Amino acid sequence: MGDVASNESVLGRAALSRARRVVVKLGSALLTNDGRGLDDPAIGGWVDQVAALHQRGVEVVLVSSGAVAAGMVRLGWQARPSAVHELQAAAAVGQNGLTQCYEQHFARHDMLTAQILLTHDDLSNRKRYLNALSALRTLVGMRVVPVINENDTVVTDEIRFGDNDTLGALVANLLEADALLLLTDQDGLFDADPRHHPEAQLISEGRADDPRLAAVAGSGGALGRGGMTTKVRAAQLAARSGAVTVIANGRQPDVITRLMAGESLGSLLYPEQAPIAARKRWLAGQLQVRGTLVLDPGAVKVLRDKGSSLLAVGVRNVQGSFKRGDMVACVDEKGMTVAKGLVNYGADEARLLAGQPSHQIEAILGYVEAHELIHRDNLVVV
Ligand SMILES: Nc1ncnc2c1ncn2[C@@H]1O[C@H](COP(=O)(O)OP(=O)(O)O)[C@@H](O)[C@H]1O
Ligand SMILES: N[C@@H](CCC(=O)OP(=O)(O)O)C(=O)O
Repeated sequence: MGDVASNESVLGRAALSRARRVVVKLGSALLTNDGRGLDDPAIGGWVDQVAALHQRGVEVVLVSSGAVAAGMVRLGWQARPSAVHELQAAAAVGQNGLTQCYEQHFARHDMLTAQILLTHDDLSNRKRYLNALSALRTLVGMRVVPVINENDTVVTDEIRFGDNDTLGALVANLLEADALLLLTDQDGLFDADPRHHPEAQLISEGRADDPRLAAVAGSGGALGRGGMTTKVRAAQLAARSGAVTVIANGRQPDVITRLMAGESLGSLLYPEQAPIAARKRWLAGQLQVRGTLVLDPGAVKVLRDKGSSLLAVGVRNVQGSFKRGDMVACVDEKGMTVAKGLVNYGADEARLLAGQPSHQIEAILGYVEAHELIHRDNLVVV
């Protein structure tokens, strides 16, 4: 379905072999040994592959489901409960087992993991978005593997629908990952649900926003429930920031390694636009501008010529009232817009910091949220 056309070289399988940052999502249907609890040896196998990628310098962030299913086994429950509070209880019990399991396997490779529990709301709230971003960036920079799941204790919709695919895509947007791998219990997206239609054909490639893909995607099985509907939607979300998505069978031997070598497995859903253009458009379209930073000529030059982060020292004047995480415009002294970006400090703090070197931030504010006023990854030069 769909043709790969001219996007193939930039956004197709070859993009995976060049990827530097990848989000790997392991679904409930895959992780839990048909409902018999966490499949520990299989998790060990995925961890080995992630460790090998890590060794090659690829940054990997895991999004792992399985808390509810693992908790059900620990609590001796035979069937997935339908009451939300019981699902939440099972998730809370199971999340411990999940964390332990990853920690033990990564420890075999002398690698540290970090548990991060997020909700979709965390990623749409500007301040918490930036907080999550800086924590994740710091972890990845320290070569720690974040293992993310939904914070099931405080959500109801997500746990009812069993959808970590969306979370995987939002994390791919957040980190501007090159690829999102959705590993599940089927070989990929078929033209009909293969559980009910054994003759269904695998769709090996398509454009993420092709409406025909959404039309063939159905819901999931008893454990994970988002099915292919949420996976195709996740691919569309991931495409906003230029990431390619692959839906593949986690049970295939060495699946992560082979996908990352560019092998044609599963269903590849690629974005319409090349990554850089897609990311800039995504960031630029994010929000209304809430304030203005007037830059000195030196800052204008480094932003334009080098794509550097904006430091407080290059800011002459701060206008408007904005909060940390809001979008602000950066203008030159004639008022021409130079860039737009997500600001790390609110307007009051930014006024205190304007013109000051970064090493003074702690002395001025009593804390350091970030060394730059706007990080270059959150800045679009216009
Ligand atoms: N067109 C389709 N192609 C493949 N699988 C489909 C399709 N439509 C529905 N499904 C179902 O989606 C399930 C995978 O989704 P889900 O159970 O939510 O997995 P996970 O827990 O890995 O997210 C498959 O087992 C399959 O029954
Ligand atoms: N967050 C929950 C449910 C998430 C879930 O099952 O999602 P999915 O793997 O996309 O079907 C858990 O860890 O069990």
